[in-house]
Amino acid sequence: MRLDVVSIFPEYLAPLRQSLLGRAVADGRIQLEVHDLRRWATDRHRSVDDTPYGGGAGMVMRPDVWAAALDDVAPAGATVVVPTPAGHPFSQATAADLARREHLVFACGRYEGLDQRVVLDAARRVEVLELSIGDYVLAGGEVAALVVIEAVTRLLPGVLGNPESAVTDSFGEGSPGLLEHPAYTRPVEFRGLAVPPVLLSGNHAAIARWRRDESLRRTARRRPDLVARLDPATLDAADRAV
Ligand SMILES: NC(=S)c1ccno1
Repeated sequence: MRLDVVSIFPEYLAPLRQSLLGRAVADGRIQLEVHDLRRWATDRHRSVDDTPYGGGAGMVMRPDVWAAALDDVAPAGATVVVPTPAGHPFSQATAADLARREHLVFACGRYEGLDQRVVLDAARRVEVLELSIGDYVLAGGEVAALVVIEAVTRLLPGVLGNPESAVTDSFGEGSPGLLEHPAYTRPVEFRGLAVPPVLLSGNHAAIARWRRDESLRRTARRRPDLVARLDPATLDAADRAV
């Protein structure tokens, strides 16, 4: 997979060269390039924004600068991702879908966002996805791009230390639509708090049942919206008894 990120704060994307993803970039399994949007600015002040038509607070990012950047960075076949609070909700399913792409280009806006014609123009030749990582507003798209990139690249073969995690994590393939069960490690007692005895039993069937029950309980308590979306066909009698 190739990743390109365009931003007026390229240094914001430095975390992409750390940890597991950084190792995949260093050994060439993932190609990563971060671009300073001001490279495509045309005036001596290297302006990238202007006042909004129709008035209102804030500034809008200029279409000429962004279009020139995407013309260079997003060739045919690329998928352009524009993080925005007005985007389609980003989910684990979206991450799995994006993980099958060959080339992702992240357009990180600032201020009041990109002139909409940047999206409309790019969509004439490449796939453009406006995505939101949540119902809140950030100072720009960079942090959201980091979130999406991590969620996507951890699904790529050879990037995660333990590929099983991609299955057992919350929202993973192994437990679609359920939150992950609680996890424990040594010591067996910590500050008066004990590890649930079933986890020490060696009874793998009982452990699997406990974990499934805990996932169902946690999801019911914290995310009743997810419970409402569960496919009843995926619930067995023991699930229904939780
Ligand atoms: N919620 C998202 S994705 C966002 C981007 C910029 N500000 O908020």
